[in-house]
Amino acid sequence: MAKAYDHLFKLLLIGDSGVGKTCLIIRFAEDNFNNTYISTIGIDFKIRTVDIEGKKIKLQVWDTAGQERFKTITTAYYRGAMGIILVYDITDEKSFENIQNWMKSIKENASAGVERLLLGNKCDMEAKRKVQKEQANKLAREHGIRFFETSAKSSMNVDEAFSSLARDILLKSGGRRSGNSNKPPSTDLKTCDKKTTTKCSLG
Ligand SMILES: Nc1nc2c(ncn2[C@@H]2O[C@H](COP(=O)(O)OP(=O)(O)OP(=O)(O)O)[C@@H](O)[C@H]2O)c(=O)[nH]1
Repeated sequence: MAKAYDHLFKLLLIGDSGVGKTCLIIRFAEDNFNNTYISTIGIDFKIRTVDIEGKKIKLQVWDTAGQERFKTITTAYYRGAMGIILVYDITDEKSFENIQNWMKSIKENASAGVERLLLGNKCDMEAKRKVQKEQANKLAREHGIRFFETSAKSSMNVDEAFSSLARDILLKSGGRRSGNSNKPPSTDLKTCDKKTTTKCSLG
């Protein structure tokens, strides 16, 4: 039987407890949202296949528990991820400050060359905003990664964020494809870590 997809990309969401990681995944995979908060225990995943650059990309999106007590379990999953999404809550300054620690955790536990993406979630709660967009833009620039403000509640930028990460992984691994792509490398590929070469295993 023919494969239902061209590539399988494993993505991982990390960030403080309560920032909305589970909700972002549910919005992306099932187009649903629930206000009830049930903290993730350990790790879980959902799947959605998207079309990017004419390729069917199956995204296996892993959800990690933000609570410190699950750290040993969750960091064990970093290594298999081709893309890691760092999430903070725009209404919670501490969750933004902690992004530096999550970055450190990626450095210590993930594969070299993993694609990263920064998300400021709950942007529907403008009245309670504590983290300015410019602060996050600056942080993202410092790390050479892309940044989006999202809302799992309103669905703002959710598809765009996941697709953008998938596209970056696809482009970065372009050299390992069949070679029939006539697309030049994107000039705004800010997510490439210049020091490392990617080791994505596709399919
Ligand atoms: N207003 C608003 N609320 C949100 C949004 N995303 C999530 N929430 C709420 O924030 C709470 C926490 O969401 P979760 O997705 O469970 O958070 P989490 O990051 O997975 O938390 P852990 O599993 O503990 O790591 C829930 O009450 C959600 O309804 C959003 O975009 N806007």
